[in-house]
Parts: sequence; structure tokens; C-alpha cells
Amino acid sequence: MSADLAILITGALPYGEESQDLLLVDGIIAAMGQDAVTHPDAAGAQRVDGAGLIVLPGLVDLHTHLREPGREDAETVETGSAAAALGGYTAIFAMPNTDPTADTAGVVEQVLRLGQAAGLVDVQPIGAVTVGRKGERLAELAAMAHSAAQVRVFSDDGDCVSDPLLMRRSLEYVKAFDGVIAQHAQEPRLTVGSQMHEGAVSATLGMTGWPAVAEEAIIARDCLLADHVDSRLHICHLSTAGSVDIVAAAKARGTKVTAEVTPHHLLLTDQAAVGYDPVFKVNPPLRTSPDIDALRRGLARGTIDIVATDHAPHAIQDKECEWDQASPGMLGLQTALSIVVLTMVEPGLLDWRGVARVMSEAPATIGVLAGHGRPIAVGEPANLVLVDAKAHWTVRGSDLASLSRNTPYEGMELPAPVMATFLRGRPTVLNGQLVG
Ligand SMILES: NC(=O)N[C@@H](CC(=O)O)C(=O)O
Ligand SMILES: [Zn+2]
Ligand SMILES: [Zn+2]
Repeated sequence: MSADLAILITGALPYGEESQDLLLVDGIIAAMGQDAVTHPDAAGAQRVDGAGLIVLPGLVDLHTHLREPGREDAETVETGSAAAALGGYTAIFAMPNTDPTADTAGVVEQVLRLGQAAGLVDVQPIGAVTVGRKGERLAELAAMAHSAAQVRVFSDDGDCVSDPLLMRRSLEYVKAFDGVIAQHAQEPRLTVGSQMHEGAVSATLGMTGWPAVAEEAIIARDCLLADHVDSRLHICHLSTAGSVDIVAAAKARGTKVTAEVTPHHLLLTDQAAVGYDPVFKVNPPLRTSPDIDALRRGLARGTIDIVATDHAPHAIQDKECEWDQASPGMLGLQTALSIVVLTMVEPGLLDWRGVARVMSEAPATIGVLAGHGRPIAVGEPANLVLVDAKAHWTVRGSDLASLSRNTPYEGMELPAPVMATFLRGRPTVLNGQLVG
């Protein structure tokens, strides 16, 4: 019997290593190398020319904002899924700061089903820690965990779970189902009215600052809490050199803490604010060059576990306005891999195995997501991305699949465009374009 769906990728380079053919049959990597060509399903397979292209496991984003339900003018599950597939992702975790908040089994199941209907990536909902993300009482974490969405990651992202007792209780609670609390580390009292990083540039511009200590104080507290109750803690969008040191110290004493950095915090600094263009307004704010150096080194040596996009689409009227009125956040899904290549691979800080680790394997492990972040090997799910490491592309917000245009990289020429993405052996992207 012949296969329903067979694809032969010829001459591609798994992890940037030696050239091989890969045969994908009915969602699985059926054969590799010489066996791929002699396999009975190879003759009838659709051929994809992979000559010279890097093959990685499909990317996994632990931190995406889709704006559905509630702000479908800024992004929908479908448009965000398209941006993700074009960026090389096969799975994304959707943050719960929607309207209504994803704090019940009903809402997380709605997001799950919208993702399945779009069918471009696996959309895995994140549940809110507290009801309405108000930081007052715990949401029904177990109901979300045991729902069809099988939520394992919980976060009040956009806001910090600042009450230490609620934070402790949530950490203890999610242990029952191997859950993790993903903390947006921002001490609210130290960041009242903050607009950008507190430092020399904010002083010159006369903007209210968000000091590094407002992030670091919460990370230190939560590492101690996670250690005390022996639970899993994940730190969202870590942005300062001091935060890297705190996480390194906590890991050294055995705390179950993991951490993420965004592409924009690996590249951009608070200097970007001098033109008062709100496209550069983001939480946590863009920091300084020494912070960037520490983040890159932290990611290279594993103190920081993953890169997550914090893809945060915002409608034009929420971004193209006065800086202090603008919503914080920037697009990330379609540019993340290119920025990681620019900031980590090209300077020699990370090889392609390292990229697979920080953008696919480790995020899937932290989020307890089966079928993603798996090795490129026979018998494994065919979730794959093909990247042209020798080519470049120019970022145009108007060309991106997102409904919003708030990319901080407008007009920049970036390396390593995504050429193809496969979700369970089916192409979602070919020749850099969405399929179907
Ligand atoms: N990162 C941001 O600046 N904004 C995020 C919220 C968040 O990640 O804190 C958003 O939802 O827009
Ligand atoms: Zn956040
Ligand atoms: Zn976020």
C-alpha cells in the first residue's frame, strides 16, 4: 500500500552537518540517507530540493501573544499561526492575556480548537495563574490541566504574580501535574509609570525608568520560593546581566528554574528609544550593551535555556501614538530565527545543534509538549524546518503575515530565511511562502 503523504527532501544538512536525503511518510521521518532513496515510498514522493539548506527540528515558541479572543484586529489565532509557520515554528504556546482571559477550561479549549482549525502549527494554550490575571486568587489550574488543552504552563504574563503567597501557592499547586509557573518578573511598586530602562538614556530623555532591580528582585525571590517548595519555575523574557547571575546561582544550588531571552533583548539597546518611536517600547525594556553581552553568554553556556519570541502584535492606533500612550510589545515570530543567527550563530556563540536546543528541544521540554523538539531521526515526528544560511532577506512589516506591523527590524537585511516548514510531514511553508 502506498503512503497518503510522502515527501523526499534531497541533499539537506541536518543540524548543519553532512548532507542527507530525508523521506517523510504519513507524518513520520521514515528514512534518512541512502535508505530514503531506496525506500518503497520514495518513488511516488513529492520532491523538495533541500540542497545546501540546514534542517532543524520545527521551532517551538514558549511565549507568543495571539490576540484572540478579544483583539482580533491586532492578531487572530490563524494569522499568528501563519506568522509562526513562516518563521519556522511547528508549535507555539499562546499567552492567556486575552479578553476574556484564558483562565478557565472553556477559554483554553477555545484557543486550542482555533489553533487546530487553522492547522498551521500546534497552538498550545497557557493558562492564567490568577482569575482575570488580577493577582487576587488562583484560577482553576487543575481544570485547565485536565481539560482537552492539557495546560502545563501557567502565567499572568503582562503582569507579575507579585504577591509572594499566591506565587508560593501556585508553584505548589502545579506540581500535581508537572506544571510550571512562567513569571513576568516585574516588581510593580518599583516600576510605577515606567516607560523604558532606567539609566543614562532615560535620564537624558526625561522618561520614567524601569530599573534592573525591579526584575532581579522578583527573580531572586521566586528562585528562593521555587527552591523552598521544590517546584518548577520559568522566568519569562529575562533582560539584565544581574538576572543571568541570579539564575546561574539558583541553578548551581539545584533550583528547578529555567529562563528565556527574547531575540530583541539579544540585539537592541535602550539607545533605540532616542527617536521616541514606540515600536521600540517593550516590557521588559531594551537594556544596555553590557546586558546584551551577558544575555548572549548566558544563552551560550546554558544559564538561559531558551529563546522565546514574546511576539506581541499591537494595532496601529496602539503603537503609532505618543510613547507614553503606546502599548508595549513587538512582533517576533517571523524574525526570531534570523536574529538568533545574527546574534549567536554568526559570532560563533552557538552552533546549529545549539539553535535546535534553545529554539526547539528545550522549549518543548519545559512546556511538556509531546511530539515537538524531537531529534531528527528515523521514526520521529516529521516536524522540521529548512533554513538557507547563505541567503538574506529584508524585513518589511507590510509583508509579514501578522495583522499588526510593529516590527522593530523594519528595513533591516537579516540572514537565514526560512525556506520550508513541515508539520507532521505536511508542508505549511515551501519556497518561503505559505502553502495553500
Ligand atoms: N512584552 C510586552 O511588552 N507586551 C506583552 C506582555 C508581556 O509580555 O509582558 C503584550 O501582551 O503585549
Ligand atoms: Zn511579560
Ligand atoms: Zn509576553
